[in-house]
Amino acid sequence: MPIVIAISGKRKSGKDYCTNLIREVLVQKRFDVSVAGISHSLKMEFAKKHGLKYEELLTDGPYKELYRKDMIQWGEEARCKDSGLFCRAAISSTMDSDIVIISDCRRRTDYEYFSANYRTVTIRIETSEEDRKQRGYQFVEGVDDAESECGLDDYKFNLVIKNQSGTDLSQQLNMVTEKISRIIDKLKLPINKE
Ligand SMILES: Nc1ncnc2c1ncn2[C@@H]1O[C@H](COP(=O)(O)OP(=O)(O)OP(=O)(O)O)[C@@H](O)[C@H]1O
Ligand SMILES: C[C@@](O)(CCOP(=O)(O)O)CC(=O)O
Repeated sequence: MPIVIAISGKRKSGKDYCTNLIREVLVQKRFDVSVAGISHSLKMEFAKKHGLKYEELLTDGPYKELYRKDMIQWGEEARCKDSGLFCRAAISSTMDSDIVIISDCRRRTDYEYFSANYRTVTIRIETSEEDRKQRGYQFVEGVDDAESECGLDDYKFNLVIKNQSGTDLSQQLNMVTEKISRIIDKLKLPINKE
């Protein structure tokens, strides 16, 4: 069973950017790591239903923003029936890895699902509004003041990474890998493969 690193953060906080860096650092340390997104199966189903470009919905460009409100609404209807639906799809898309990074947790039910089923480390990516704006963020009513963006605002995260100008990302990434290494030592997992 993998250790799950469950990442959350607001739009343009750098969830994908930090996910890639964390993955690289862990891979360098010879951990077997996969990355998955809760929104991937949601976007896949939504794209099929509406004839949209799935690959484009996965990028950080403006295309997905055109459909974000509708995707949120459709996803929430599906989650009302089964809150673990997209979390299960995300983890089952990974290939038997020792560590799975989930790049886009947004809701308490996401963290509840992973914490209930896996040894989970929750990481929040925090960024000033100024930096987010420089990366293309603009406030949208019904998105940035709704559960999709605010559902984890008061959560007690295991680690917080400040991904903004003036902060040292590499030092913070070391904290993450140290924490993961400690968990692995504690669990005595047969990990750290050649
Ligand atoms: N520390 C950083 N240095 C340089 N560029 C960064 C940094 N963090 C994020 N970015 C850039 O900012 C943009 C948004 O980052 P990213 O896509 O990782 O955010 P996100 O939280 O996944 O956003 P969203 O959920 O809105 O898609 C990307 O173009 C990314 O390359
Ligand atoms: C529809 C939604 O999954 C879009 C997520 O897109 P992204 O993580 O910002 O690329 C957000 C949500 O489920 O609330």
